[in-house]
Amino acid sequence: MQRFALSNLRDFGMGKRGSEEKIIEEIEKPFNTTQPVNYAVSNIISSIVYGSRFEYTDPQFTAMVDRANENVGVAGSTSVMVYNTFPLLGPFLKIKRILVNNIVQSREQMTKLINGLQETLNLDRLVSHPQTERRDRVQEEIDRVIGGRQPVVEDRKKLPYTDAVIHETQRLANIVPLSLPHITTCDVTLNGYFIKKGTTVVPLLTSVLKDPNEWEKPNSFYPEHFLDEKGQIVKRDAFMPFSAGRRMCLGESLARMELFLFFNSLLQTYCFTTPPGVSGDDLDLKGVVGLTLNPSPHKLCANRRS
Ligand code: HEM
Repeated sequence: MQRFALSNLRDFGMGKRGSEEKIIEEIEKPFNTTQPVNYAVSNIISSIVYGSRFEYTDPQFTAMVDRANENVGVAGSTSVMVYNTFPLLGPFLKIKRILVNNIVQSREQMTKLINGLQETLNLDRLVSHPQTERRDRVQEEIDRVIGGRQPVVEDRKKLPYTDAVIHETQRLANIVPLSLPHITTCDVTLNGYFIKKGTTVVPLLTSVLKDPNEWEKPNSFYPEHFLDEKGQIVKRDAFMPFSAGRRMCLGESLARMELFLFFNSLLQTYCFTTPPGVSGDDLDLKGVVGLTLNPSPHKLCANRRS
């Protein structure tokens, strides 16, 4: 199995931008964490799909990420609900033009990128070069188990508390609360309700992730939901941020790996605080609802740990 580690914090937007001092100076100022996380995750997918990453200053890359974000926001808007109910209104709705335009532009860009790759495809090279290659407590566990070396995926088993914090974050701050819409392929009766073949069904994952019958403290941040009395991780059937069944998230393993490595690398190196004069209670944790649930605009400071 390929070992996967964040070789440094480059993909959190902190690399290739100048000297170490400049980077530290920059990150100690308050900054919105959304964009670097978006860029980092997009770059990982780009590395897998296109074989290389982009610089964060590359307009091709920033435009691609901006279009994807705009469509995710628009897709969950009221206008789209209106359109889904009255599709004939489509030509009069601005959002439809935005969505289609973004899709067309992204498709054109992807085609160009893929064509470029096809030109450089050299099978010999591929064959001869196979791929070889409550947070103080979290930091205490990371320091004790990992120390200063880079975290790797295999560390997860040795970091049960950290893993439980990541699980609890995904439970409470579930980013895909509505899953994706599905259509019933036959007539079904569920819990006494008849659902006709061809009905659009929206599975509300939040209802399971915060179900008071399943969770001891459904609306609190409580990593112990995922820990047994010995402090070891426990699997909970109601934990389904990636949905369930045949069409559940295809990227679950990749997403879990990224979450683990990002979280560990960041907390190993930094302490995150609110900017001076801002208290934790001032932060809006409700999020912005679109097709996915995104963080509300915010600024945090990342202070390098001594
Ligand atoms: C924390 C991160 C992620 C969460 C919480 C998440 C969650 C979900 C959910 C709830 C669905 C809907 C499943 C359903 O229809 O029942 C889904 C579908 C999907 N996800 Fe993710 N996802 C994440 C990251 C990713 C990543 C990184 C990828 C790609 C590498 C990915 C690829 C997909 C695909 C392709 C589907 C459609 C599967 C299908 O319809 O068969 N996801 N995801």
